[in-house]
Amino acid sequence: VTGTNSVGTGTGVLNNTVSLNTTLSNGQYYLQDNTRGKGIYTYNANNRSRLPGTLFSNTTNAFTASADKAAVDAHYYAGKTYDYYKSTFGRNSYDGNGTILKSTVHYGSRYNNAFWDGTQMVYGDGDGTTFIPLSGGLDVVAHELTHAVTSSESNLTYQYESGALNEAISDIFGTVVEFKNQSAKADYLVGEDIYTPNISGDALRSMANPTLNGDPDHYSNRYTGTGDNGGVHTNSGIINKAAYLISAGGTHHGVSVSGIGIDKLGTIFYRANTTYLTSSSTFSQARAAVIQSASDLYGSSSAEVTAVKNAFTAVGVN
Ligand SMILES: O=C(O)[C@H](CCc1ccccc1)CC1(C(=O)N[C@@H](Cc2c[nH]c3ccccc23)C(=O)O)CCCC1
Ligand SMILES: [Ca+2]
Ligand SMILES: [Zn+2]
Repeated sequence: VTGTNSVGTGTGVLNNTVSLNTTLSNGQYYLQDNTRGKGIYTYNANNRSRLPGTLFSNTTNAFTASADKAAVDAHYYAGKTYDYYKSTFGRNSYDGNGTILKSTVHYGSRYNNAFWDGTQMVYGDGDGTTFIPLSGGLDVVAHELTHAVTSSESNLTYQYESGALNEAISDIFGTVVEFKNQSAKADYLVGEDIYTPNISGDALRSMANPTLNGDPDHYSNRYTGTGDNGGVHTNSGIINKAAYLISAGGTHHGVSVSGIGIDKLGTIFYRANTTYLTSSSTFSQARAAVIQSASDLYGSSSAEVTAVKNAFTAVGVN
């Protein structure tokens, strides 16, 4: 909508309070943030599946009702993810052109998932047992928005090894953005804040130990079937484990890695995604791309390059 910039307040899925950039127009305050790129717009699907639905608005600029919580987090976390890419790499929105970031919440009925549909982010409410509203996880929001960045850059095909790379890149940046914004509770788990509210300590995936969720942490254990587009959410564990080792260090399959930290993990994978990876990249080609990225950034004989080489070797990717 056309209006004036405003700052409202909101309550998130986990009942945290945040300030929100909104737009005032004709006495209505909209979840439309004009301060980032060409805008961040957050919509309500009203538990149907038509997209994008209706732009959230009210007359108070206080988005504190139960039905607002998923929208508050989708809006706020999209902003934080935008900020990471802009401040770290100078990237203006997912395509570099400031394109509007659209999110829709309350998608479907008790929908236990979230996705990037090629033009926008979409979040289900969950059934309350397996999931609570999925936009309540910053790592999930950053995961979805990173699919958009990947589509604009390497455009890794969403199947088999290129698809698992696509998935791992989204898990990596979901985690990096979480460390940047929620340092006190950041982890190498994915979706922990919105998964199984009655069970603590679990998550959709673990980058530190993918096998906790039955996902492989070594190339010799990769899934070779056709399910889930050739195991994109399973074989991502191999690359996620390498990424964990690059950041945090450790010894895996007898190979030791000296970690270089979460920030450098992000800068190296960002350069790989924007400069060397292509739509058909394999795990082996990703090893070369990430080594080259680290070399470009830190030098060919740097500790960062050594960490990358050892991490990929540790997960059996050569
Ligand atoms: O972005 C993605 O990779 C996932 C998108 C899945 C999707 C793709 C196409 C149409 C609809 C949904 C969504 C997320 C995901 O990893 N989903 C996994 C795990 C999962 C979530 N809900 C599920 C329900 C049933 C089975 C698996 C799942 C999947 O879809 O496999 C990412 C972070 C959290 C949710
Ligand atoms: Ca996490
Ligand atoms: Zn994904």
